[in-house]
Amino acid sequence: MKAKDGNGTGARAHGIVVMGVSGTGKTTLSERLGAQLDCPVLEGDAFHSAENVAKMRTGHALTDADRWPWLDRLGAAIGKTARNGGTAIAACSALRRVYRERLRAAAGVPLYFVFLDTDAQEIARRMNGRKDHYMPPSLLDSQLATLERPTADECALTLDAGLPPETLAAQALGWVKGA
Ligand SMILES: Nc1ncnc2c1ncn2[C@@H]1O[C@H](COP(=O)(O)OP(=O)(O)OP(=O)(O)O)[C@@H](O)[C@H]1O
Ligand SMILES: O=C(O)[C@H](O)[C@@H](O)[C@H](O)[C@H](O)CO
Repeated sequence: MKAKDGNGTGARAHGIVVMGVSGTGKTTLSERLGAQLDCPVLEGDAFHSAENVAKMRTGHALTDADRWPWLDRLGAAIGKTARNGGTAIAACSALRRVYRERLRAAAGVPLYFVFLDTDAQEIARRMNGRKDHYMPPSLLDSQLATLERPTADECALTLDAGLPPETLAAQALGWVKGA
């Protein structure tokens, strides 16, 4: 299943989802991948309802029930975008296995998950360094408690989020092209 499309990442429409808890660098890596592959990038944060954003802004963690419609919307958009152009990149926390399964079902195209993992201290440092984001650092503990790291059967690559973005992009692209 390795035939190539225009940008060399596979014959069939597919999505690359950069996942991980808030502040690990999903948006940063997604934008870099989108620029390198010359393909569209979907920002998962933009698919949240106003109610979800208000909840997080006021320091309340989302529940599964809050997340299902968001995952369905984002997954459908990944599928639609990929079917138009071959590859779609998305930044999405996708913290639990069932969330990743939900995204796959809604997308209807194969999804490659790139999981950004690093220690809580570094994530807190990054979250505290942002001044213009709705997500308060106080929600980091609940993000980490909800996280289910992807397992070997999930078509997922775990990367050390402490590495520079250009190294992460090279590792992610090398994996997707060879998968
Ligand atoms: N590889 C990296 N090395 C050092 N700093 C990084 C790296 N990637 C991102 N950052 C910085 O960390 C902060 C969080 O990055 P970013 O917004 O991309 O994370 P995110 O996972 O998309 O966050 P959220 O899910 O909360 O939107 C930003 O200030 C960004 O510049
Ligand atoms: O599932 C979740 O709890 C949410 O998607 C959060 O992770 C944030 O939306 C995102 O990371 C922005 O900080």
